[in-house]
Amino acid sequence: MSIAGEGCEILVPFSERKTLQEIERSLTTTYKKNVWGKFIKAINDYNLVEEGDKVAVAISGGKDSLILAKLFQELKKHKKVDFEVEFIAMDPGYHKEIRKLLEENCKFLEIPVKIYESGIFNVIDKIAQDYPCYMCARMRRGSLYEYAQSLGCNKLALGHHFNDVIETVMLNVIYGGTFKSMLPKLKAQNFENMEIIRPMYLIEEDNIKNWIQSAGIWPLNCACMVAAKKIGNKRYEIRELIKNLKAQNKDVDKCIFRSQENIQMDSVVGWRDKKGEKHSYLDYYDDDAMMFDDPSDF
Ligand SMILES: Nc1ncnc2c1ncn2[C@@H]1O[C@H](COP(=O)(O)OP(=O)(O)OP(=O)(O)O)[C@@H](O)[C@H]1O
Repeated sequence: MSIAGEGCEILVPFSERKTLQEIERSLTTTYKKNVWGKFIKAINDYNLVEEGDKVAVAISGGKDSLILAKLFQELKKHKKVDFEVEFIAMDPGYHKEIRKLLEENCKFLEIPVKIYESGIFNVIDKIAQDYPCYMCARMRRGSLYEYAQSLGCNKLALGHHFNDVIETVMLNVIYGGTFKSMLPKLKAQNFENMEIIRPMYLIEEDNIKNWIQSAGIWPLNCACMVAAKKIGNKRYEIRELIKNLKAQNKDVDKCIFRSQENIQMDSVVGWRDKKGEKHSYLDYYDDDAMMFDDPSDF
């Protein structure tokens, strides 16, 4: 097994490492509008953190989950909502240098992380030869839920951000032939009283990159030891596509994001309901309560 695959971006710090105090302060000063403000907005708009919650912040050691952990520590200082927080990291069988980087970054950033071993890489490497990512993601999710629950948590916070959301929408349209998004909050299927939350839903990735690079921190970039060079990375392809489209229309990303909260049900040909049953607009064609609209400009 080898570390890293193609398409992994290495984020090189812009300068020497800043002090912890400077790094923490920057979240509510330099990054007040584009990071902190959007974090708070998502928490309020989607009801992500509520009184009495115990949130497990899932840390992989990458830039996204490191900033997420710092945002939660900041939120706790503000004491607007009474909640508890745990920081958890699952070691799926990382290379020892990667594990060291994760530990050192958490130590420097004063994130009291609880690291546990799952051995997932070994299992995946044996049973999912060609497409390991899907199974790995499922096993990872289950393992994190289980550990979070064992600590008495009712929510699992993940580091997905605005760009993950729009890439998911585009991936589903272009490769899945369906319109599906990533949700800001979701009930766990097999774990009672457990929800996933995505508090960075509105934060654009460039701001996260900027924060970590200005802080002078080397985050964990590509820690996968299974998929490395085995598969083409479709997400990477979509990222490039959106970047190219943005060169012609700078608001493309915002439009993709808006499309998933602004679906016009009177102009949709077919959909599946929660039970997976298919519906056609023709089934409702003579229903007076349903008026269908023609958005074409003929
Ligand atoms: N080994 C792990 N332990 C704990 N949490 C994890 C782990 N791997 C992933 N996560 C959580 O799942 C989220 C999405 O995982 P993904 O592999 O897509 O990471 P990412 O988008 O590169 O984010 P990051 O920069 O945090 O690694 C992470 O932000 C983190 O919250």
